[in-house]
Amino acid sequence: MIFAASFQTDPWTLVITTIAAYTVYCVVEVIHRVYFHPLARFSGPWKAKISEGWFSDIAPSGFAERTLAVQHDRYKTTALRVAPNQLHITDPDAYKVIYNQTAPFPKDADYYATYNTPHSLFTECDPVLHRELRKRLSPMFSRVGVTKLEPIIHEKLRLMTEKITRLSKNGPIEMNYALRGLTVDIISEFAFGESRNVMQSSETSFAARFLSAFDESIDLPIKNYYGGFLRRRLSRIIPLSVIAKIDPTAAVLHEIFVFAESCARAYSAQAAVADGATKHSKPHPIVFDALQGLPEWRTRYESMDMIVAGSDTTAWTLTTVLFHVLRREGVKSRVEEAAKRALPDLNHIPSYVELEKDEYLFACVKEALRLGTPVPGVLPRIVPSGTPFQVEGKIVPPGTIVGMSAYTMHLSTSVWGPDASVFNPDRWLQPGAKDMDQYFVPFSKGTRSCIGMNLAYAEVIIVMTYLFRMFDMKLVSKEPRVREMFIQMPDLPCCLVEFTPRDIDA
Ligand code: HEM
Repeated sequence: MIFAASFQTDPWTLVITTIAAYTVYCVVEVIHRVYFHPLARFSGPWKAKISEGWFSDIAPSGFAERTLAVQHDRYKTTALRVAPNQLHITDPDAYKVIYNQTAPFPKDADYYATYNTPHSLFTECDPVLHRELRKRLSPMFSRVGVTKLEPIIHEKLRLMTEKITRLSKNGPIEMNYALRGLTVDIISEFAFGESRNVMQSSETSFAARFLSAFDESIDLPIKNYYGGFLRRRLSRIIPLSVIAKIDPTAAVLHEIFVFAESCARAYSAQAAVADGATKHSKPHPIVFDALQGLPEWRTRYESMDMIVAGSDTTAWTLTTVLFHVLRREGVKSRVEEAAKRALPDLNHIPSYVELEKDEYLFACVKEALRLGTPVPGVLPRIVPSGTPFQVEGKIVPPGTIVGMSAYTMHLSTSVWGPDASVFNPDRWLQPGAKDMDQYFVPFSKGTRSCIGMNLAYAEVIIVMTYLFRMFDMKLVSKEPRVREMFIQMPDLPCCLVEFTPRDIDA
């Protein structure tokens, strides 16, 4: 009674008591996180041990993996504590445990939710639901499935090279834009049954509003995830259509959603006429075929993810091939010779299964995937309960967020030797090169590895061979600055190339 009365008469006491209690709570929490937390034995920056702020600052800042590599060196550890409950791991042998084929660590739901495509193959975190969806889609992406998509690649490639031939008279061409336009046009035709026709956006260059707008919106998921608890939650609740009204970058993503929606509707209408069967006028399968029976919103999200996952990643691999091959005269002449052998007649493009038999061409593609690492950053997973997970002899408790990156795997000198950061296709032709595949993770590994791997290989080897066969190319730009935004985002100019069409009959 007396206690209640004193609060009524003295509100300041209540305020001061609350502040004091909160301060004590914070101090106790900090002491707990630094000294008594299950991750207390792992090294890392002091700020990272007590708050998510440290990682949130570096993640969207440019190239987080490079900053993290410095910190690993500084603390001499392969398991860096980057947040109170998160480890960044660089021990190459831990990769096969985390990204495992039979019992992989589940994806971090909070992270994948920021992509705003719930229950898509990419974002689904429930292993059972993921397995069902993957089973539906896998046949399309198998080696046999991909050969059915090759006519799309050929058609778009011919459109690109016609435009290159026309534009090359005016000077060098920014190939990063050309290749991104190409891969968006291929994948949208495959995903939606309707090409986005990005390559046709401008008469005078390969620049396109779709691409520049995409550049601006690509860091949205990273900003949402690392922008603090409130932003993370709000980004999941507020529909993209609403955010698009106030944020121009979100508006672009929303535009792609609307495009996907109209394609999904057109497809459903057609499928209804055809009595639910996968009958459409396209000579190739489209992603919607495999998703029949699912609600329309799911087919839309799935196709959206295919566009995002399957365009810039492949374009960056192609850009890396051009950039590195054109910078090395010895490599360039070997690639030109190989292209001439593999593609004697430009009117008849061999299947990618045939092309990849050329060891040197295939070695160049693998080396571009290793050094270029289109998805360089950490892929966050949650340590499951059950079998204890250990790094550096220390137990990592269940529930911890752990992640590894292709960047650290691909540049590890302990794995690749002192020339790890050099473009050297010959490393793939040495005896024992097959053993290196366990550390080669551009598409990640295990059940959550990239479903589009065969399609990506097909696009890269076909386009690369065709370009080196058709043109004499000269690189006229320097190495670009690149940002890591889940994928690699280069500043322009990135890969400016002068083209001279070859006299093929010569
Ligand atoms: C060189 C090109 C490519 C690279 C390097 C690449 C890389 C990756 C990586 C690293 C992952 C795992 C992501 C994670 O765990 O968060 C992934 C997943 C995925 N990729 Fe790719 N990708 C490429 C091309 C493609 C293409 C062409 C498509 C589709 C058309 C595609 C569709 C997907 C999908 C749907 C997933 C999620 C798979 C699942 O969780 O089951 N990717 N990719």
